[in-house]
Amino acid sequence: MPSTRAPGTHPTSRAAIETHGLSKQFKSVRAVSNLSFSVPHGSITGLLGPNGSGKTTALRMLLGLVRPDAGTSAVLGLPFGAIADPARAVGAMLGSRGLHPNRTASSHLRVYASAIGVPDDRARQVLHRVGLTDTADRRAGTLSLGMRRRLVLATALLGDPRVLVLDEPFDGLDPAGIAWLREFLAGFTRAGRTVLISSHLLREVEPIIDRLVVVNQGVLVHQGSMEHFRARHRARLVVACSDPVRLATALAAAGITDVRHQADGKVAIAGSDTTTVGRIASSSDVTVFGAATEQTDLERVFVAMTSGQCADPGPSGVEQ
Ligand SMILES: Nc1ncnc2c1ncn2[C@@H]1O[C@H](COP(=O)(O)OP(=O)(O)OP(=O)(O)O)[C@@H](O)[C@H]1O
Repeated sequence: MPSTRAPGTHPTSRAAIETHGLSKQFKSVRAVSNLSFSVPHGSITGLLGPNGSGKTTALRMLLGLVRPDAGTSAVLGLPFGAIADPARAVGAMLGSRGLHPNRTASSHLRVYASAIGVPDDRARQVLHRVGLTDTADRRAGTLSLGMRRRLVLATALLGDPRVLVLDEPFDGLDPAGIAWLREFLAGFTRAGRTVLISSHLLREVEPIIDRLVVVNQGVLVHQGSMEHFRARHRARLVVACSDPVRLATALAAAGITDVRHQADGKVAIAGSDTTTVGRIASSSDVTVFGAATEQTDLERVFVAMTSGQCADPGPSGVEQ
């Protein structure tokens, strides 16, 4: 069986990407501070944070483009600089600046193919993979933003990498482009590969990520699975009743323990439904005046987290 391992990497490492204590200061700006996070093999992990929160700097340190003041990082078990054949290990998409405006899409790809030692035919394959076959002979300067993004993605795919690192890849894409990229990335990881994707909007990446790493002002404020994040902030049944404490006690006795007492006297209950709560209330002589289901807007939770208002990010803000 052919090896799927990129040369010079350690695919048995626990995570596809790991950073430990990464820090970077630009003059008076502390861009990244003691940042440690991990990206499991086969995951799509979102690196999320508002503008200027240090996402690009963190990715650039990971890829050996910026030297950290402190800390270490590894891709497939090795520091980026120690990977023997980096283009086969990791493909990166950090903006569209590497495109020469007068060079056609296919000649751009052939230049990069030659630089990393893959056959010219690979250029045609990756153009097809990103849906740019008909654009092969157009100059990069004449391409739309969405097409340029696809071309940069095609460049990242030339080495058939195990890991993709994408900085704000949805920026400027139209809805069709967003849907296409989401589908592409889901397919990429279905083949067991890994994606780290940065964004300042949770809703942009929420449908596809299975793990999130949230940074604010260069500092980690949360990391964990989307499953855990959704469960923590799942929809709640908000109940107005005659005796909130008695209702909470009765619910707990029935195994419903995710119950919060709100400032307005109502009780917010997760993991149950109106019928069950009504039955438990009635059997413990509590009168229910009204009940309504409240959906959680995860984007609002994320914004609160990154503006320091999150009441409940977890015990240390970190869930492994
Ligand atoms: N080369 C540099 N020289 C000086 N300051 C820099 C440099 N690169 C980044 N910074 C600063 O570091 C901070 C973090 O920037 P960074 O680009 O990493 O954030 P970001 O989260 O990627 O932001 P955005 O979402 O706007 O792209 C910002 O204050 C930025 O101005």
